[in-house]
Amino acid sequence: MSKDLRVAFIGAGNMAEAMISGIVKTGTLEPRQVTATNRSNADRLLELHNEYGIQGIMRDKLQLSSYDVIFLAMKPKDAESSLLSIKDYIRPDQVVMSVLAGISTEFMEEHLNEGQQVIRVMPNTSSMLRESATAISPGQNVTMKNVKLAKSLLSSIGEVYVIEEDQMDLFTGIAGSGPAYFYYLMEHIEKTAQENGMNVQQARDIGAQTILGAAKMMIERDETPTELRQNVTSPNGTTAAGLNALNENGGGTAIKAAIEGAMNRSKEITEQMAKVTVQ
Ligand SMILES: NC(=O)C1=CN([C@@H]2O[C@H](COP(=O)(O)OP(=O)(O)OC[C@H]3O[C@@H](n4cnc5c(N)ncnc54)[C@H](O)[C@@H]3O)[C@@H](O)[C@H]2O)C=CC1
Ligand SMILES: O=C(O)[C@@H]1CCC=N1
Repeated sequence: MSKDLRVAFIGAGNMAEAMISGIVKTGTLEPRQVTATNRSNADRLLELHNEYGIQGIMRDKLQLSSYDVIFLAMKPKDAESSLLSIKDYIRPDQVVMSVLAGISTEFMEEHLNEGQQVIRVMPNTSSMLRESATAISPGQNVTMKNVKLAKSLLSSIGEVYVIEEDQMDLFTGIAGSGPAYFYYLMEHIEKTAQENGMNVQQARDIGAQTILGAAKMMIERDETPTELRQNVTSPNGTTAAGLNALNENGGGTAIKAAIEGAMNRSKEITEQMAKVTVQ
């Protein structure tokens, strides 16, 4: 990665921090190449500076023209005002990469000047440990050079998938929101273990190792999840009893509902934002 590349994050919350952590700790960019900004929370910017060595600059002091990549990392409801606030201060050769759920490349392009390069990105918070599953969908004006830049920059926070934008809501339901489903699973593992006499920390270690092991099996072994599941399941054994209980209690239905719930909310954000008038 070029030592001259400069990246700004507008929005300095959980997702920005997870990405900054991955990008800086891998040495992909030096801390001096990264700036984070927010509307008014100077303490938060200082915290990020102290933790990662990056620059924290208040939004009104940020010189947008100095950055090659501008990440938008605020809440989707703030997308319109943020896009309009950067519109006339960026050049066509700069690329805007948005991680905002439900904000389409079309919406970004409509709210920026004609020809502006934009890329829609959906990472997840495992970026912090460089284990994100991140999707990108390039807008219509973006150059191949900047798509390559996005891929190599984002590969420092995990795996990168270039997908059609019409799959982005589904991707968000699976991967953007996905870590939360596993944390929720873990909360229930801990609760059940505790109710049955195991201490929480031990249950957490055991549960996390079990999830990690299963994830690695799916990534590294040439077997389908169904085959892997069958290998665990002895006839009339403990797993069969567990899986029966999962099915009887709507486990599969609940997983489908979670993914589709998140996917539909992403679509709903896109629809709500489409009603916003371009000024
Ligand atoms: N948290 C997650 O797991 C993921 C979040 N995202 C997306 O990332 C975005 C941010 O999410 P979080 O970091 O969780 O939220 P957060 O609430 O932790 O952070 C939002 C940040 O944006 C700042 N902000 C708001 N309006 C601003 C403006 N106009 N100018 C500058 N800064 C502004 C806030 O001060 C705050 O620092 C959302 O759009 C979300 O859809 C995407 C993938 C995963
Ligand atoms: O909950 C949200 O809306 C964001 C987008 C994906 C994960 N967190």
